[in-house]
Amino acid sequence: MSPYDSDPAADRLVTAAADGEDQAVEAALRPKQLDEFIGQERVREQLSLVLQAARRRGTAPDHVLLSGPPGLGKTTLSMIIAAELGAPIRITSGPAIQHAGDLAAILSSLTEGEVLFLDEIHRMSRPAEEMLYMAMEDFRVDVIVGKGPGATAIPLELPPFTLVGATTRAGLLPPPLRDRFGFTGHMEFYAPAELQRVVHRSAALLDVEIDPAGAAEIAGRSRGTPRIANRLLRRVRDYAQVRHDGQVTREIAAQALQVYEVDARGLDRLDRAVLDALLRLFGGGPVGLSTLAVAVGEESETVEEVAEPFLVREGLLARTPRGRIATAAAWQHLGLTPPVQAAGPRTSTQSALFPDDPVV
Ligand SMILES: Nc1ncnc2c1ncn2[C@@H]1O[C@H](COP(=O)(O)OP(=O)(O)OP(=O)(O)O)[C@@H](O)[C@H]1O
Repeated sequence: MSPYDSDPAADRLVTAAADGEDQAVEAALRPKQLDEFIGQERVREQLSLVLQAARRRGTAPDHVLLSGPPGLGKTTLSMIIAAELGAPIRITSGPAIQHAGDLAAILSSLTEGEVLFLDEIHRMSRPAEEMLYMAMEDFRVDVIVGKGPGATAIPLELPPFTLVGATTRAGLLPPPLRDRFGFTGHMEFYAPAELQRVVHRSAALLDVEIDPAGAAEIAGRSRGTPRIANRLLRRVRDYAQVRHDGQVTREIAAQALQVYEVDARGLDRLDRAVLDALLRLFGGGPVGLSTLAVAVGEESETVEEVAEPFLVREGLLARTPRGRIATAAAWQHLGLTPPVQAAGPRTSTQSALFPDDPVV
């Protein structure tokens, strides 16, 4: 059985989803104020204006939607919003709200000005979503009492509150819901220099001695994601403390992450297995997804959903109608030489992927 069988991404050091250990330590590492929050300059500036204006007017700010991949700081930002407003925060998620009644119970217990953080808002049930429209716009919900023809709607006034919705899939939100947010912040992957600052900050909080080159080494392998940076830092700390004197330098970080099979670009064993098969067995492709999956001994879904998105994002692999193709960067990354092109006109895909190759 493959190690990825149950939850394909569960045991990966480089998954952006939170694991149990992350949840336990993340609270301590979360920035508490907007000016402690690293990167995401545009979202931070825009949000700061929204919050300052609301504070000046003495009203609850518009509802906020935060969109972007996991682990980039949406939950952290929602907590900062509440802290900046001096308001309490209630945290729940779309999958936890399956019935409109679940949402009514939460909404009716909110206090004035409270922040409601609704993670994975795109996964709420339809009836709950419809109830949320009215709550967001009019601070009112209709609670349905009874069933069938005798059912009656009892209007319930709500105190003004601020909804902070988070989603990894803004495109999946129905337009009526999206339109009810006054501000939408799109979170981007972090630049290596920003992640280096995240690593430094977390190292200080965890009491780990690290030099700038050590932090840069971890940052470069963190796939643009603070959650991964913090997780890799903890594994490097283990290595530094067990095998050395606890100090983290570039060399120690690189050695540690080699033990954990996370390479210089942030690829792990599965990512490299996919690339390796694509290059060595299929000459760089094109090869069909299912053939590639068999070659690495994984399910097609695992290859497609777990490994490929990062490989595509990194420009190492391309999905084309004829199958998966490795790019020039993939050959370079694995230190292999691409086969000599057969004579004949290059396809447009080849030209796009290997712009520097001599035309034969
Ligand atoms: N800008 C940042 N500066 C410093 N640390 C950050 C930043 N963004 C995120 N982190 C750290 O990364 C971890 C993950 O962040 P968070 O839980 O807010 O991500 P998320 O986008 O809500 O993820 P998910 O979508 O999985 O809920 C936190 O421990 C937090 O400390």
